[in-house]
Amino acid sequence: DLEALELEGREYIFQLDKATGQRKNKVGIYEWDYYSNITKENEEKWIQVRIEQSQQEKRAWEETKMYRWQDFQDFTLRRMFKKYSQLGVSALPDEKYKQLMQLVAGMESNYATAKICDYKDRTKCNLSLEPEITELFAKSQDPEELKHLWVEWHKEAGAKARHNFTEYVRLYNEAAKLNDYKNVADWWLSEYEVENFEQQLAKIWEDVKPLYQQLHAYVRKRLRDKYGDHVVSARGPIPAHLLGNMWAQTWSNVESFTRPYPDKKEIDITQAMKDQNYTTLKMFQMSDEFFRSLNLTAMPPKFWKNSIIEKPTDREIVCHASAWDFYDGEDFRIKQCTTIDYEYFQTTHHEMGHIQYYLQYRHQPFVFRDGANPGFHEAVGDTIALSVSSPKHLRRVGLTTGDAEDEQTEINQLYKMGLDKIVFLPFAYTLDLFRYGVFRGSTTPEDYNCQYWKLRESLQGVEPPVNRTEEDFDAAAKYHVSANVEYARYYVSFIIQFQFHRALCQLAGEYVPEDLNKKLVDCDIYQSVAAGNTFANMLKMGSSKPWPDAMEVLTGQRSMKADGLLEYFRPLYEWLQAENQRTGEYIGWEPSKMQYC
Ligand SMILES: C=C(C[SeH])C(=O)N1CCC[C@H]1C(=O)O
Ligand SMILES: [Zn+2]
Repeated sequence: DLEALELEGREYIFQLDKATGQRKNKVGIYEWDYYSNITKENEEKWIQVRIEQSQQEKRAWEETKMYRWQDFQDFTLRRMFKKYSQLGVSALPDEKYKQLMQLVAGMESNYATAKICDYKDRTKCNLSLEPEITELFAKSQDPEELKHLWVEWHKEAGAKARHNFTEYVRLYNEAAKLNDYKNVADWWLSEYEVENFEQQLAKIWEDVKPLYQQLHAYVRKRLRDKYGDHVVSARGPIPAHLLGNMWAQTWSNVESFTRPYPDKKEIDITQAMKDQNYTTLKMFQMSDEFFRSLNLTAMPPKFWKNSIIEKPTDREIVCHASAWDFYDGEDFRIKQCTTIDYEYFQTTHHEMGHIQYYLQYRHQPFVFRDGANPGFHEAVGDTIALSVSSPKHLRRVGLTTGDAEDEQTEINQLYKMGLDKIVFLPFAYTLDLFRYGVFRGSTTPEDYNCQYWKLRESLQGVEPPVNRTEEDFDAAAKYHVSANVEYARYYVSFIIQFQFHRALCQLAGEYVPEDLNKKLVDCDIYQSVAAGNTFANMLKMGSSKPWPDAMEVLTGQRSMKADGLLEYFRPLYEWLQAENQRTGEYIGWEPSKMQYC
């Protein structure tokens, strides 16, 4: 009878789940060894162990299919079977599976080990992305030097990955079809478990685009003031190499010379940390202390023992920051090449947010040890960082001595936050709109670069510093394209983190709508156990329920909406509209004069 079958099914799936946890632990150890010491030998060992695991997964998958789990009464049991009934890339035949992993490992190691020559000293050709190129790009205000760094990096990290990428698309799409998806784009979108998710992404962009265009117009004017109108045009896209970041994804490095009220005291976290002899370890300890102040979980001993928080000098590693769950309830690690600056101050909180999520859901079945959707996992640390980077909190921890908020200081603060959070949205949206087109075949290898720049110009209003051809492949010069990491998760995160932040601030009594003494921009939830406990209730769920249920626990809302972000930035939006009106700045951009199609 059904009762007995369901009982048998429960026995089976929990045994499979336990075995899966052990498998993930083993693969994680080999993957860590490769990412933290890039050698051919470590790559081969990692690929070999993943092939073994995929064979075991395939056998388990055959067995799982035999259960009539769709008829089971228990929701959780059905959800576990549903997740285990999707095999993933292991559905590929061994040879193709191995080939796909070699292609991705090849792109990833090319990116991690790419070197370029310095602009001033052409004999110095050992510059890595981290820390050298990143620091030069953040500091230089010489358009020619920035152009050199941009062109050389896109050649080494982008163009060189074009062949592997083309093959990877073909094989990855084969895996998608074996999982009953038309292509990888539909597979990636299915992770968000709602029918019209792609339309939701488009709706979000419509909601935030007016704010972005105002900010874009203001920044273009300030860059034109600085570099002259032969470098920055009055009505065209902004040249992508002048924005302080290799991919123009956040513009906080131009904040110091473009801020609305330059004579107001500037909060310079980088300088403050250097003045106070901050170490990389102290940055992590401060972040851990913030989470503990909310009654969340402390980093366990193995975290401090096994993490890599500085770039080693004796070997090549994947420097791109990452957080790791080894699925044994004790071993959680971060690997990042920390430098003492504002950006890594943010990144440290971002990665610690991943670890906190792992800690909160570590009692779930292994198959539910995941974000409610991929965007949730990216939003945890950033949500905390919204409180940490508030002037109120920075004063509390002595990273600024700034006077209390006045109107102009508040605009400066919102502007600084907007250069990270508003600017990032069209970049993130573009990266996966591009890849959806590639996986669907509407973008072919012959026009990869043309399509990439068409999207970047039309949504982000940026243009390449030099003409581009199909010899180039600029998309792969971004880590996530070379490393096969889906990117819509960050677009989602930068929206929902403001829904989370607003809810936490209300729970902490830090934000009361219409109360000028309790403004969202001043909110710091530090030490609020009430906020922390509710946050934990959402995080503990992992992916055991559809994400609207998780979001509702914290925010009372069941959908992703831009209203949190728009409420947070409203004073800035009004100021930008008035300012662009005053200067007569053209809003939006005319077609670029650069050749790239
Ligand atoms: C810090 C990480 C590792 Se999950 C990251 O890739 N982020 C964090 C924000 C956006 C995105 C990026 O750097 O492109
Ligand atoms: Zn992340």
